[in-house]
Amino acid sequence: MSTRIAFLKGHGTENDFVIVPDPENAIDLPPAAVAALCDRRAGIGGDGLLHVVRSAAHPEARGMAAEAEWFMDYRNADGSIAEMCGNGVRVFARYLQRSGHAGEGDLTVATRGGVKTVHIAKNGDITVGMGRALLPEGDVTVGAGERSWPARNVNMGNPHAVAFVDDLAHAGDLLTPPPFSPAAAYPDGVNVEFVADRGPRHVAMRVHERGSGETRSCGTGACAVAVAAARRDGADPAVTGTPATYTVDVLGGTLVITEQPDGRIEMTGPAVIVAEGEIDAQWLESAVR
Ligand SMILES: N[C@@H](CCC[C@H](N)C(=O)O)C(=O)O
Repeated sequence: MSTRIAFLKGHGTENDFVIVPDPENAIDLPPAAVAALCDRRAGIGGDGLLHVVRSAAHPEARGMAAEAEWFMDYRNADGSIAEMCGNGVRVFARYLQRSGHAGEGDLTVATRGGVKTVHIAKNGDITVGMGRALLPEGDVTVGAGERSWPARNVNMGNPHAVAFVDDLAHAGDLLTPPPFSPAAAYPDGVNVEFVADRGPRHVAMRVHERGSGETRSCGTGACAVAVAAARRDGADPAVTGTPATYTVDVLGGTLVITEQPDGRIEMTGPAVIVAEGEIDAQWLESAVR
């Protein structure tokens, strides 16, 4: 392996990522290496890592290679694997644009949650076709401190529990994963969103992400929140026959989410590359040992 590994750093509404371009899938990135890179003191720092691989070169993405040239091999900050990352896929597309692999307009990106369509607009914002939400039946409860709330179970490829609260401060410091029940609702853990109203079809959220802790934004979480809010508000597009658009404020900015009557969800927001550099491969090896 070369002694230096290229990386970039980027964010979408301040959900930040270490980006590791590796077209031929030649770099070994075990969970401990990802956790070391995402460490904010001893590493580069990030809520997650975007491993940029050609679909044809990755065993999990080969079947999508005819539809999407590039695979977003997404990892959480603790090194765990997740099915999908909504902010990550916008930042991934921005990287492809910056590196000349994509231009303005439409492209497709393979993810563990399937192939996503992405539109890079002239104004700089990026829109992602996030697919459809699944709404598993059953009551779910989430807690924080002394309080607990009923939550909506929404699956955006990855699992979410959405709780409407009077005040976002009631979620507390979110230093540990919010407890939830029943345990069987989320056998692989869950991302928990706490949501407060800001106006008509306008909400604000905080999130505790599985594998990353509290982050300043979560794209799949914002989609889950918009879906849950539309059901709560009697604005389910499948019932009304009209699209429902929600503005979702996150700690790091704003995302706009539209759900169509056929269930397709689109998310629009910014994506920024802030730096690029080289990782010392020897350091990375020693961090893994
Ligand atoms: N921040 C992401 C979601 C990342 C994955 C999540 N932590 C999980 O484990 O499901 C987003 O923007 O969607």
